[in-house]
Amino acid sequence: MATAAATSAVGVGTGQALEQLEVNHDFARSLPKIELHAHLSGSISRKCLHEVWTMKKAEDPNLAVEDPLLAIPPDKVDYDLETFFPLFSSYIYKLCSDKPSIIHTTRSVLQDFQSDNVVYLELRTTPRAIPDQNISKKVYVEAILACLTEHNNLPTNTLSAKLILSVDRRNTLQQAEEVIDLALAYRDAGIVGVDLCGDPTKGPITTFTSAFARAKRAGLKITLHFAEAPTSASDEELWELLRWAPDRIGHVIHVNDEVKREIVRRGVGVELCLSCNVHARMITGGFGEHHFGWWWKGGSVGVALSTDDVGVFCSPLSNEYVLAATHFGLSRADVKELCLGAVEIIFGEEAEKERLREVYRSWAGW
Ligand SMILES: CNc1ncnc2c1ncn2[C@@H]1O[C@H](COP(=O)(O)O)[C@@H](O)[C@H]1O
Repeated sequence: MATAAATSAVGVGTGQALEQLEVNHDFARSLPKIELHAHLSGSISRKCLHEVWTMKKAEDPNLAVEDPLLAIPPDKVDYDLETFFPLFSSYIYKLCSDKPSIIHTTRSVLQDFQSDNVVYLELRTTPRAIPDQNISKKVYVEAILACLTEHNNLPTNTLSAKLILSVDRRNTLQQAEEVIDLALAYRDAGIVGVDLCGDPTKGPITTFTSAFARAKRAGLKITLHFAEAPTSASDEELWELLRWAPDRIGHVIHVNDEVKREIVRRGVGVELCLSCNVHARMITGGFGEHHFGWWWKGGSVGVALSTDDVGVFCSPLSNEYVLAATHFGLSRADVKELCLGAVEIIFGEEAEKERLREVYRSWAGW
């Protein structure tokens, strides 16, 4: 294995081999990055939520929603799965509750990824109706897509953003079918796939088998939250999810050797979220014990380091690269290999893949 990130700093352009150059924060920040597992509502920074709260409070002094800076204190990242999921329905959705707040927060999320030098983003969100605002799920999806298009069309932006629509494990089959319908209807407007997410204690996932089969038949790409918690990692559930023929899977924590072998045999891409898994105590141990180590060297499948919910866990993608490098001894050459592997598992088209390969080939920062 190449030189660990913690070794002494050596600069770019010193003529040293890629293996010997350090993966530090400056390098990771300027590295063009690919983000494939980011939930829109979980990616909103506390600062941005605070802005929304301030605007709403000015409009309505009786607003019965606590200031985000108090409700989600700035340094708090230790949300476990029991405290994490209620954060959305009982808090964040109360702030992102109308068109202006949805547009403001989506723009802010895109800007945050752009500022961290993410060059390709597949953002995901669960279509959400807000009847008292006349917002249907269709209107919600259109509003998000409009923000993505606006961002992508600005020539100074280097980030290209696509959308994945999520089915929540709490959904009914009919609600899941609605998500698939929307994904198909807005395919040409930037939707590249569908996801299964939500509280892993909810189920059963067989409710959605026919909906995901239809998505697959129609050519939509599929990503699934996979073995995220012991309750969602029975053999029965994992083999059922694999029968849906996912193109990628996320988290991939509680998997036995047989399932791992099958994932590798099929070449399913994995989306790994170090900070989320450590802070939410979804794995035993710290960063050094994260299964990234296994997938990176033992997996031979594309691995996309991802943030999951940067608004909650507060670790931008550049920091995830530093963490991976620090705890698993990645050199700059390893990071290049990792990035090129992520290119191959994006849901975007071949032309987008070629653009990204070229970005990495020609990047002067190696
Ligand atoms: C531990 N990580 C996770 N595991 C599973 N589902 C997650 C998640 N993080 C976020 N979500 C899902 O994303 C929704 C919020 O974003 P959107 O409103 O869709 O943009 C949450 O309600 C949850 O269902």
